[in-house]
Amino acid sequence: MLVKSNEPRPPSAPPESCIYHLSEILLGRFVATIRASWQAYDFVILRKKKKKKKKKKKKKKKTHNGFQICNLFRRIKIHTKMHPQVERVQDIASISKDEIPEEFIRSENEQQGITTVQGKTLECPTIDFSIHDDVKILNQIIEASPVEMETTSLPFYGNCERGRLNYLAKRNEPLYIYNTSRKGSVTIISDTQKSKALQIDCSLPFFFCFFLEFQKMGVESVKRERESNEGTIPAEFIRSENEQPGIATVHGKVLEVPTIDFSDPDEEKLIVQITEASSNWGMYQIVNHDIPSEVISKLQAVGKEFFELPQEEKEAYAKPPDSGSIEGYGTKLFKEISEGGITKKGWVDNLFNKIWPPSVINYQFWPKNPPSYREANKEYAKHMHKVVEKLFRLLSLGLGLEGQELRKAAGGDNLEYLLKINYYPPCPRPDLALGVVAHTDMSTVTILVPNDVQGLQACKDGRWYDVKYIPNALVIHIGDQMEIMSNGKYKSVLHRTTVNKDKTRISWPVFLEPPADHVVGPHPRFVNPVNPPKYKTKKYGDYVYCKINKHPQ
Ligand SMILES: O=C(O)CCC(=O)C(=O)O
Ligand SMILES: [Fe+2]
Repeated sequence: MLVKSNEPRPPSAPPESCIYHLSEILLGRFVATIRASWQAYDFVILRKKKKKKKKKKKKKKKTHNGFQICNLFRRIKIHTKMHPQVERVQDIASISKDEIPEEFIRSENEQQGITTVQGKTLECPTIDFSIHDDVKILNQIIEASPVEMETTSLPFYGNCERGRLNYLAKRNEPLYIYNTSRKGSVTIISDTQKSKALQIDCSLPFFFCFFLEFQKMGVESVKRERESNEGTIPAEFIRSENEQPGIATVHGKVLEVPTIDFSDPDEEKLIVQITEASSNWGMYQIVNHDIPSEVISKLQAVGKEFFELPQEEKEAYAKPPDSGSIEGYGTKLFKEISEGGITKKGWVDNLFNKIWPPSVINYQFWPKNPPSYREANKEYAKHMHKVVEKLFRLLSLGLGLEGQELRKAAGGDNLEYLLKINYYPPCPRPDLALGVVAHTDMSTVTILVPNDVQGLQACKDGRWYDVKYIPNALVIHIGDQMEIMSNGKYKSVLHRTTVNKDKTRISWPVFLEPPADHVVGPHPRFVNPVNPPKYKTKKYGDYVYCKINKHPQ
């Protein structure tokens, strides 16, 4: 119950001991010295009410200034060059002196103006960060933090919503510990520009203090997340229960999707196998496909090497904002969904490169390091080309079409091969996270090679099964465009990926995609009065836009 300061306090009001209790539990020994008095408590409440009125006035002003705000955003975009993936607060600050965009306005119980105890400064410990003894520094940090020990080796508590606790203490790198966990917020940031000074802010829960949000630096990377975060994962990676692999997987059963010997000289038999697998499973594995194992190994080696480069080097290939293309490092294909205020993420980093036809290649996104990256990818594309031709031919013949028809319907020689590298670092809680969430591919067909770490799952009759790893096999996924072209005869497969506690999984899917302005729809041969079209006919680019943005098709 809240009490106005000018009214006599009722006997049942929380006594002084209650505040004491709060401090003890929430603030710990470090902040115990600033135990707030009951009067201070009242003061905070009063300020809060006053502010409410002010805010109403402000809101009016904002509508009035709507045009300026729009302009502000436009200008911010132009200014965001250094880290193309990140909107930098620095830019916003330099443009606007007295307005801030709405997404920076905190809820009332977080606003500094309301929740700061005025006129009192906290005497926090000073830690000498220049000493070359990380353990000592860490101990001092722990000592200084208002703590309850959690399961992690670092202390934290509190009551804010998101979860992470990181310790990055490599020399010559900014050290920052940030924790905006489900339970609390201890934020420790060192500012490299101001060299040795280590600023410590203990952000306390509820409305006693202000929060400092964690710092985002460069392109978000799951790999970096994992390196700095042992034994726990941030809340945005924790899937809802019905998705969690620990709960939703059929354990002890590996799904034996059909394995097809591509070198079988009996073409009739091959056609039947491909047609059945594409209609009943939407996923199968091709062996003896004629792509030399050295070509695949080379592709895998250079991709792995790239992902093991320092973050800054990888970020040189980041997708520029508003480029309208998916190509580059660190980009996500699908909009991340927001659940309970938390934007959910997959435990995976990506690199996208178009590798075929030569006319669509954007070398600006092809890593220069390792030096053989380009050659390895080109070689793979060249061999892949033959597999694609044969596969499309068999798929066409299986539906009673001429051998070239499906390929032609998908863009013919302009059919694009988009290579994606999925890099799934080890995950401390593989039971809670997913790599790529459940989806069907938008492509016509996807041809994938994984490394030897288990992770691909397919959905069969509503249940999730691991797909057996076969060395050197090509995993074929029937994608949405193939389902559309065949008017539903071939089925695009629902699949997802899990992650591993100890091992890094990497996969190399190649999405065979029509050009963006190519129109795709059910093939006229499969449409008649008895079988009306089950799908819309539309440009592939429009299909992609709707799917990525989760709009109806
Ligand atoms: O990593 C895998 O095995 C599958 C990845 C996938 O489905 C995708 O990137 O679309
Ligand atoms: Fe996929």
